Amino acid sequence: MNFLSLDTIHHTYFSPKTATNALSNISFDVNEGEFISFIGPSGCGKTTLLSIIAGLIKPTEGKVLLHGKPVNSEKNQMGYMLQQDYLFPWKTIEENIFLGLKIMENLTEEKKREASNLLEELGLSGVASSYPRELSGGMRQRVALIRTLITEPKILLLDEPFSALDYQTKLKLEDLIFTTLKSLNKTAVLVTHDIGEAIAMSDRIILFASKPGRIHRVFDVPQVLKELKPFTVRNHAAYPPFFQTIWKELENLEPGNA
Ligand SMILES: Nc1ncnc2c1ncn2[C@@H]1O[C@H](COP(=O)(O)OP(=O)(O)OP(=O)(O)O)[C@@H](O)[C@H]1O
Repeated sequence: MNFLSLDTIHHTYFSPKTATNALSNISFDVNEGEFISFIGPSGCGKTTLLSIIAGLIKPTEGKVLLHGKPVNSEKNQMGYMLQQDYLFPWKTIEENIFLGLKIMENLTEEKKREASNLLEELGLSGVASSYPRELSGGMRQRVALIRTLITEPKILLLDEPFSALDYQTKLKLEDLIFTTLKSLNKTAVLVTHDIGEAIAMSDRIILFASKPGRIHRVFDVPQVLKELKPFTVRNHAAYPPFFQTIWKELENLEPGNA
């Protein structure tokens, strides 16, 4: 049985005067532990599809199945990481990390140990009692990752989580997040506008076309690149030709070139 299955998803946004056909005929499967990226022109439905996978939007047609059963947004199966970290400024880092667990009444000693290990692994030991304003953007995104991972989501949904960061921080964070997710065998779906980031982090890249949003092409990242950490991927000889192939396809899809 497939881990995650999207079966013939269609989605239309209805308003009193208009109907926007946001997604049409989307089907694909994701294996456990796989890292998938969505790329495509603005408005091709990437965020809509991520919200559908999360169970936050019910598609007009089609199904999203996790282990063969419909996704349930109330069961905490999905963890979200967004462009903004959404940490509560009046709570300490530790309080922010434990917020979800407290709500779920699942804050155990084991969870506290796990949080402290993750803080250390992600280079944040010593900040547990600090407030978000005392941390850099990259540090806050790492805290947001821990807060998401600690609730043990089955799938991590990453909506442009690095786009508000400076380039150097972004590259470092890609490596850290990649290593952490691989060590936990976490399944992840990333929305990004950055082809390099998609290549560096993914096993598979889904390129969407717009109007209506649909799958244009699926790229398997070459095995030799999949075995490397994101930072090193960009230095490998197989990277530039693969980048060019995706770039050309994407360029043909941008408005004005269609
Ligand atoms: N709540 C909504 N109501 C009506 N139309 C919407 C709504 N949200 C998105 N849309 C429309 O659906 C289409 C897909 O939007 P979506 O935000 O999913 O695309 P995207 O690929 O994530 O875009 P971007 O790359 O610019 O973030 C667009 O035409 C958008 O205008």
